[in-house]
Amino acid sequence: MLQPKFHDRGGAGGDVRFRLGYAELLTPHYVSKPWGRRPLSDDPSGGQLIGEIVYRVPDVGLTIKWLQTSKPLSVQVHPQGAGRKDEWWYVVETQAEAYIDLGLKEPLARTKIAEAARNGSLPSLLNRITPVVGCSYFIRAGTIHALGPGLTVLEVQGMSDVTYRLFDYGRDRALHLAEALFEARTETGSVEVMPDGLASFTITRFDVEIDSRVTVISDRACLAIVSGEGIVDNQAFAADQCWFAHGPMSLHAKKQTCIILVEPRNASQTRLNLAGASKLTRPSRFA
Ligand SMILES: O=P(O)(O)OC[C@H]1O[C@@H](O)[C@@H](O)[C@@H](O)[C@@H]1O
Repeated sequence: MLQPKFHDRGGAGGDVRFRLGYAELLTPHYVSKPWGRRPLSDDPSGGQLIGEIVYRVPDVGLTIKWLQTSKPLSVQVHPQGAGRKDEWWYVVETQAEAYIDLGLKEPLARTKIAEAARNGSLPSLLNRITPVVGCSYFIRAGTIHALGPGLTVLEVQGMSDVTYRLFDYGRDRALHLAEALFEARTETGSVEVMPDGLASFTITRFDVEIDSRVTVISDRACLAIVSGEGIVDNQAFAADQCWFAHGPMSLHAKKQTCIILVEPRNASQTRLNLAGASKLTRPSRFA
């Protein structure tokens, strides 16, 4: 269990105690995927392709994943009903071949979607986006989508992790055509950054200047360190890590640092002091 820390304020007033927050480095779980890449630093997989580095944070009702791709993922749908899964992507790195297929180009009957899934033409019916580093995308439950190759993406979702595959480029993995067709949105929709009030979480991106300090005030949050390094709650942090934060606590950036702060929607959202907050970047237009 995570426990709050109490500190003796000392001084002339004697043993006045006040509560400080705490930060805890979360443990990653490495998931091998046929579309993955090797981890950049260590290799806990013994040579397998790692596609997902997963942090599950039940205390906050969130799952955070770093996705690293070398091939397209399955064309898939997440449920809108039971086990609803909305997800949010932040583009960390792109290679020349990178793309994201997001939503239908035209409204399509379920029978046509099924036919295209069976004959392999489904990717050509989706909006293809050229992702740009720093852009973010909200993938509303039920949207037909697939990440392409050459991407590192930070993904935020709730605790549900249900994926129904429509098409998998001939790979030897299960498809879930009936469930996917049932859950799929058949209309078109615009590319979204983060619609108001829909997701179970909120996102704020912070760019903290080298050698500056901010105070994390959030009551329950995750800090995904996209880049940089420094000290949080007297512990060293570095890029690619994910922390649980129970504010208030101080964060000192020793290098220019980019942090994605994720909070459950019902938390007291007082966040960091707002000095370094930047707006989420609008997605690029369809290619
Ligand atoms: O079914 P595959 O292709 O392995 O992809 C599954 C992955 O898809 C991504 O778009 C995300 O939704 C991940 O959370 C999910 O684990």
